[in-house]
Order: sequence, then structure tokens, then C-alpha cells
Amino acid sequence: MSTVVPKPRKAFEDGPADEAQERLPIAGPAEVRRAFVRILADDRGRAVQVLVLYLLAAVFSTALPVLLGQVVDGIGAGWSVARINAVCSVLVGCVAVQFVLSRLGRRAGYRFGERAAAQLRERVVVRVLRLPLDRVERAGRGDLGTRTAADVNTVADLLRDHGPIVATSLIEVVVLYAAMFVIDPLLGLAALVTLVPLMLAARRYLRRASGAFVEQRAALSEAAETLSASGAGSQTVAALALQRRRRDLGYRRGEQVFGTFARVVVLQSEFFMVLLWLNRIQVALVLLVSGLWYFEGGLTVGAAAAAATIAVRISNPTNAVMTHLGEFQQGAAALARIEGVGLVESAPREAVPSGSDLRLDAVTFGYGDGPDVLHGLSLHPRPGERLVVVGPSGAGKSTIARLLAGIDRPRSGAATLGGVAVGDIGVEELRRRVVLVTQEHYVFTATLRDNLVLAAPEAGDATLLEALRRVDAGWALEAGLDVMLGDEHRRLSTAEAQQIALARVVVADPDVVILDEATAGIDPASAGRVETALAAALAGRTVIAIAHQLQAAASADRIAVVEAGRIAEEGSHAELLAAGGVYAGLWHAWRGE
Ligand SMILES: Nc1ncnc2c1ncn2[C@@H]1O[C@H](COP(=O)(O)OP(=O)(O)OP(=O)(O)O)[C@@H](O)[C@H]1O
Repeated sequence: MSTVVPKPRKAFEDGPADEAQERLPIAGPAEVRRAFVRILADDRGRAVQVLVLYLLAAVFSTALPVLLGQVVDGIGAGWSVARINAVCSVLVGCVAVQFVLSRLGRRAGYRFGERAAAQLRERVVVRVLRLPLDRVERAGRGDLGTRTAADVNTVADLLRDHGPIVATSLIEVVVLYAAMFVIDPLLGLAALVTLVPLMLAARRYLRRASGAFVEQRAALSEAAETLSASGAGSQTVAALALQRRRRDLGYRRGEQVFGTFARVVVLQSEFFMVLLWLNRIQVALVLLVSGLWYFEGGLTVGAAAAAATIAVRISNPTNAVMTHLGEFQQGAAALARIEGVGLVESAPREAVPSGSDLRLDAVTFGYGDGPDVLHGLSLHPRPGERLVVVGPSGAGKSTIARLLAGIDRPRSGAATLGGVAVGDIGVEELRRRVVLVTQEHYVFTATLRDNLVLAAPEAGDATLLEALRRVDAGWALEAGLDVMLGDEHRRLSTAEAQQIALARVVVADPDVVILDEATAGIDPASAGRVETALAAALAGRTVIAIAHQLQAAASADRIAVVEAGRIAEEGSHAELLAAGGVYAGLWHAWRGE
């Protein structure tokens, strides 16, 4: 249900605001290894199939040098043309089989990767949806966005493309080295000489690159955060003339990203240069040893030709493994960030409320490590009443809404629903009973029907149409439930989006509705109409409305006036006016009297 929408940060600060956010954790190597094994194990049948196909393809690929060597020796030994043709036919057959097997392997690998990537995507979404809302807000859009999109794509690329290439190449390398030993152990040893420096160079590269990749992804995520914050807060940026500072911050982030990319490129070029020279040295060594060994009579020309072919061929899969090591590092760094989402500790929410009596008792609360913004505040909306909370800006009205909706937990005191702490109630159970509507509404790219049934999947068309009627959404009734919504289809005005959100509440049918300036984005005339329609739609339910417009307060059953984090006054409109206190002052000021 989209009805719980985090209120944006109060102040759009420059630079430091970005740093002030608390990024989600990053998983350690052991967790990444476990996650990788889990991905393989989840579809082990297909993983084994891929490996077997690649292994067979690699075995058939060694037929080329081995049979070629035999033909060379056979010609020397005076083989008949028919025999040579027969061996060459077998050779061509082996190459064809190898081609088919490696195609099948690549296809199976691709399918495995696609499936694994899809499962990973689902897991990430489920995990993100499970995160406590306050934690999501603190993490920032950039961090979450990068983890759920770019990082998942990086791992998906690894599983689908780079993983299968490395698996094939690795198998091919092993089989080719084995073939070299079978041809002649001395040549096998000569080929292995360069393997030691290669391993050392790869280890050094990986050690240096792994840190660089983590930094690169973090820099990308910071840059995304800065850009998205500047975009989301563009009006505030313009209002406070922060354009230059935001642009400078954007440049700094861009430079950081560039710096990390440059570091990776330097590391890669150094490593690939070493790789190239080791390839050459390996071929030269094998040619040299096989030549000497041939003159010593330990080797036939055919075996030497086969060894030379293998030495040249080994460089291809070796290079493929080495060049894709970076992608493995990138994938591991991305997987570490994805797994990090699951490391956020959230207390289990299993409490079951008995009833829908929602109340705050002597709560104090402050954001992060900041000072208290609510000071021992108590509020007890009576079942079925319409309680309107008013007060000056910054008094703590929205904070009250957040505590009542279980988004934040009080530092002391209690926010309870049906006798249990609101923050301990399972999110689904809580949303069945209490729904918070803010002025930020999200309309999904989907049909109007799908946008509404989010609130209650089992709701039928009649219920949805009735809900639209109740919030006075004539345009939606006209367009019909099958109309596609979203920027690329039917773009909704703020007022229309709000009507969708309010209709969701009617469909969800909760016991308690908290409206945090829910109609603030609608023009006053429409807001009045929607509010009247909504009041009728929500009759019988407990409604707690946070209001800027005192007009909404006049018709409330009860009004609570909040001032500097405390309840200053409570009573009906008439009682508070008669008392001549804070509310009466606000009322007269609002009426311009
Ligand atoms: N996410 C946040 N991080 C830090 N401080 C916050 C945050 N949200 C609100 N505050 C601070 O908490 C105090 C109460 O804010 P709150 O939004 O509850 O007030 P409000 O009465 O709803 O104000 P308004 O009518 O302007 O929406 C303010 O001092 C505000 O700056």
C-alpha cells in the first residue's frame, strides 16, 4: 500500500545533508561467499548442466591439437591418404561437437544467469520492503536506488554473461594444461612456468582492485544521492539560491567517481600488460623446450606441433579468465552491497493488538541524535472521533503522526495500538488497522485498478468504483478502471494523485486513518470538496487529521493544539475559542481578524 509515505526532510541542506545520511551496511567477504553459494545452490540442476556441457566442450576442443599432431606424425610415418582423411574427418567432427556443446553451454549458462538474476532482484525488493521506514529515509534514495538497480544489474551481468565465460574458460584452461602434460610432461612443466608469476600478478591486481571497486560503487552511489537530492529538492534549491553550491557538490561527486574509475583503469592496464607478456613468454618457452626436446629425440614433430598449438590456444581462455576477474570483483562488491540490505537489524514486529485503541502516553522523541522534538506528549484519539491536530510550523504535528503510524518509536513513553507498542506490530497487521496518508503520493505505472487494489488485493471492481465516487474522483470514474496511469500514459495532477491515495484508504478500510496534510497539495476549493467527501467516506472511523488550514479544525469533534512538542490545549472548536488561548489566537489570525 502506498499510503505510508515518508515525509521529506524538513530542511534541504547543502552538502552536509548528504553526508549526514546513514548509508546501509555492506556485507563482509564471508556473507558474499555464502550468498554466491546460495545463488548456485538455488538452481543447482541448471548449474551442474552448464558445467557438464562446458567440460565436454573443453575436452572436445583438445582434439584439434592432439589429432593435428597425430596427422603430422602420420604423414612422416607414411600414413595412407584414406587414413589421414579419416583422422581429419574425426577432427572436424570433434570441432563441430565442441561448437555445439559450447553453444548449448552458453545458452544454459544464460538461462541460469537470467533466472538467478531475477531471483536476486526479487530478494532485494523483498528485503528493501522489509526495512523499517525510518531506516529507508536515513539511507537516502541514492544508496537504495543504486543497490536495487545498478548493483543488481552488475550481479545479473556477472551471472548471465561474465560468469559463464569465466566458467568455460577456466575449464578449457585446465583441460588444455592437462593435454599438454599428456603430450609430454616436460612441455607441461614448461607451460606451467609462467603460471606462478601470472597467479602472483592476478593476486596483486585483485587485492588492489577490490578496494578500488568498492570505492567506485560507493562513489557512484554518493553521486546518485547528490543528483537525486538536488532534483527532488529543486524548488528549495531555487528558493534558497543554492544552485551553485549544489552544482559544485555535484562536480565534486563527479570528480570522485572519475577518480575511482581512473584508478581502476590504471590497475587494469598494468595488469593486462603483464598478462600479455606472460602469454608471449609462455609460447616462447614451450616452442624452445619442444624444439630442444625434439632434437634430443624425446619428441615427435607431431607432438611438438600439438604442444605449440595448445600453447597458443591456452592464452585465449587464460586472458578471458583474467580480463573477467574485474567483473567478478565488481560483482562481489555489488553483491556485498545487496547483501548489506539484509544486515539491517530490525526488531521483530510480532505483537498483535487487541482492538484499535491508538494512543500516545508521555512520549518524548527526537530525530537521530538530535534534541527532543516531543516532550512527554500524550494524545488519546477516541474511537470513532475526528481529532484534528493543529499548531505552528515545526511544533511536532507530523512527528506525532509518524509515532502513531509506527514509523518511528518514542525515546520514552509509549505509542500503543490495542495495548501493544505500535512499533512492535507486524507491518501488514498494523496497516490493516492504521493508515497514514501524507501529501506525497505515488502513482504506479499500472492500471487504475492495480493502483487501487494495492490497498486490498481482494477488493472487487464495485468496491473500487465506490471508493472513487467517495473521494469525488469524477475523472477516474470517467476514465474507467482499465486506464493506464503513470508518466508515459495518463499523467496525473497532484490533486488527482491525492484522490487515488485517498481512494486507496477507503478501499483499505482501516479502523484508524491519519491524514498528515493529506489535501495540502490540492487547490483550496477542491481540497474542501475532497475533505467533505472523505469525511463522509471515513465516517465511523477514528480520523486523526494534521491540519494547516484551520477551516478543517472547525468541524472536528475535538482539536489538539501542539506547541513546541507539547499539547497546549484540547477541546472542541467552541470550547477552545471560548478559552481564548493559543487556538483562539491562531483562529483569529487565520481569519485575519
Ligand atoms: N527528518 C527529520 N530530521 C530531523 N529533524 C526533523 C525531521 N523531521 C522533522 N524534524 C524536526 O522536528 C521538529 C518537528 O517537526 P514536525 O515536522 O513534526 O513539525 P510540524 O508541526 O509537522 O511542522 P509543519 O507544520 O511545518 O509540517 C522540527 O523542529 C523539525 O525541524
